[in-house]
Order: sequence, then C-alpha cells, then structure tokens
Amino acid sequence: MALVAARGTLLRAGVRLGTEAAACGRNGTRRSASHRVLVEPDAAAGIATIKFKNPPVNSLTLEFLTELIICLEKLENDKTFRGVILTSNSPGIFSAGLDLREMCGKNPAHYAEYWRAVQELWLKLYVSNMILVAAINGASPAGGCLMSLSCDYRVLADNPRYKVGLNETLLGIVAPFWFRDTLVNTIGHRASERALQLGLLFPPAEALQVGMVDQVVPEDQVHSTALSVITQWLAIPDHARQLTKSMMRKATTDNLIKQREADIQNFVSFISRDSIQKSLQMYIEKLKQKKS
Ligand SMILES: CCCCCCC/C=C/C(=O)SCCNC(=O)CCNC(=O)[C@H](O)C(C)(C)COP(=O)(O)OP(=O)(O)OC[C@H]1O[C@@H](n2cnc3c(N)ncnc32)[C@H](O)[C@@H]1OP(=O)(O)O
Repeated sequence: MALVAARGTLLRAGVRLGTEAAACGRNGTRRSASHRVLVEPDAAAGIATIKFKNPPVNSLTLEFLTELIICLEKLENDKTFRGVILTSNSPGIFSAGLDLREMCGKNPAHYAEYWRAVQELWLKLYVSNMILVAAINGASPAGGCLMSLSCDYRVLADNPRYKVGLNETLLGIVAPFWFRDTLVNTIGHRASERALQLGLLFPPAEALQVGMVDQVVPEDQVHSTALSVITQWLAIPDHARQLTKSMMRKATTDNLIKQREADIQNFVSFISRDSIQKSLQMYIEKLKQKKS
C-alpha cells in the first residue's frame, strides 16, 4: 500500500517511472536516477552508490523521500546489487533531515501522506537485505542521522562542522519511538536517553566515542573507506548475514508495522497542534536569521 501511495506521489510530481526504473539498472555507467537521487552502479562489484541531490540541504521532502524509496526498492529487487553506499552529492551536507516545510502550514491529509513516506523509507533501510553503508560527508541532524543509523555501518568525514545526532527536542518536537529504538540499538539506552533529551549533535570525535558512527576518516577518504567496508562485508555469505541482520532488527520494525496507522495518527495530531506549528515556524525563522 505504501509503495502504491509513493508511486502516486511521484506521478503527481511528474516523475517518469520508466526513467527512474532504468536509472537503478545494472549498467556500469553513471546515470541519474531521478531529479534528486543519483545512482552510480558498479555491477561488477555488486555495489551501487546512491547520492542525495536535493539542494540546498538534502532535506527529506515528500518527493525526495518517494524517489529514495522507489530507488531502494529497485536495487533490492535487482540481485546484481548486494551493497549500497548512501552519501551526499553536495559535500558539506549529508541531509538536513525531515523537510520542515512539509510539517508546517499543511493539512492533515498531507501530514499523513508525508509521515507514511518517512516510515516507509526507514522500513526499507532498516531491514534491507543489502549491506548499507553511510558515507557521511556533511552535517546530518535528525532524519538525516536516522538514515545513517539505519545502515549497517557509518563512516563520517573528520570535519568539526559535520555534526550528527537526533536534535528533535531543540525544535520543540519529540523523536518518535522508532527513531529512539534505532538509536538505542546503536548506542545503548543511557547514551540515547541523554542524547535524545538534550538533542545532542555530536562532532566527529564525540560521535565516534559514543558509537553514533563506526569510523571517522579524512574527508577525501570517506567514499573509499565505505567501499572497502562493503567489500569486507560482501565476503560473508549473504543468507547467513541477512538472517542475522533480520534476527537483530525485525522486532524493532515489527513494532512500528503493528502500530503504523496509530503512529501516523499520532504524528498528525501532534504536528497539527498550534504550539508545535509555532515552534517549527520559529525554528525556520531562526535558520533564516542565521544568514543575515
Ligand atoms: C510524534 C511525532 C513528532 C514529530 C517527529 C518529527 C521528527 C523530525 C525529524 C527531523 O528531521 S526535523 C528536521 C531537523 N533538522 C534540522 O534541525 C536541521 C536544520 N538545518 C540546519 O541546521 C542547517 O540548515 C544545516 C543542515 C546544518 C545546513 O546549514 P547551512 O548553513 O549550510 O545552510 P542554511 O543556510 O542553514 O540552510 C539553507 C536553506 O535550507 C533551509 N533548511 C535547512 N534545513 C532545513 C530543513 N530541515 N527543512 C527545510 N528547509 C531547511 C534553510 O532554511 C535555508 O533556507 P533559505 O533561508 O535559503 O530559504
């Protein structure tokens, strides 16, 4: 159902599925997956690199989310690809997380459609059969950080401006239970409690120390490191690795799947509150003022 909804959104957005489908094909040459998702397939190695290209900050708009979901599904169904690197086409910003404008001043039906797409992306990432490595080449707050936490391994560029974390409380909003669970599964309960309550954004050395990322490397080595990690993981027999991943992660995704509709309703009523709308608008204003 979610994919049908996603395709509906894409068609409304004027994205041609034929072009998009071809883009996630197995050719060795670089192709553009869609407007916002670039795919660089290396069929011989069985690895594809997905590059986020949704300027200015790779925020997760509904259209971008939908393109990512469809691209991941194509790769998942194409047995050529066993590993995927997620990275940004604009070094400096991995992803600014959920698009604030999608959560501000819209109607409940829009919020529901948006949240279903956010859930769908997480589900696709978290229990993917493929090996997913995040090559984090820029700042990655909130939903951007969630994407990387949903991968199997995270490599972060060593730049003090590239902070990662779930900073929702700083916006006056609350990370939902499945964001929390993803963080707890990665860094443990106590560290998550502190990080979530304070909305901490960790610079590289701290991110490594707390376990938000697995490796910090010089900026120009992020992609090559991600590649060599995937190559090591590819040496493990797929069925054994996939079953183990599922054993580790399925309870977490099942928890959302069984209450998916309630989670959407909860999001819609939370985000529609006047007080939350005001907080988000103030945050957007603050981002604008930062410039002037
Ligand atoms: C019960 C459920 C409750 C709800 C749960 C909801 C969970 C939410 C998860 C989220 O992901 S919320 C989003 C959190 N994201 C952030 O806090 C990031 C905010 N952005 C930044 O900190 C910075 O922009 C940056 C990413 C560090 C980049 O900094 P830089 O200086 O390079 O660019 P800016 O000048 O700040 O931004 C350029 C441009 O982009 C706009 N923008 C930035 N972030 C977002 C965003 N998340 N959504 C939409 N737009 C964004 C920013 O306003 C600027 O716009 P203009 O002024 O040029 O129009």
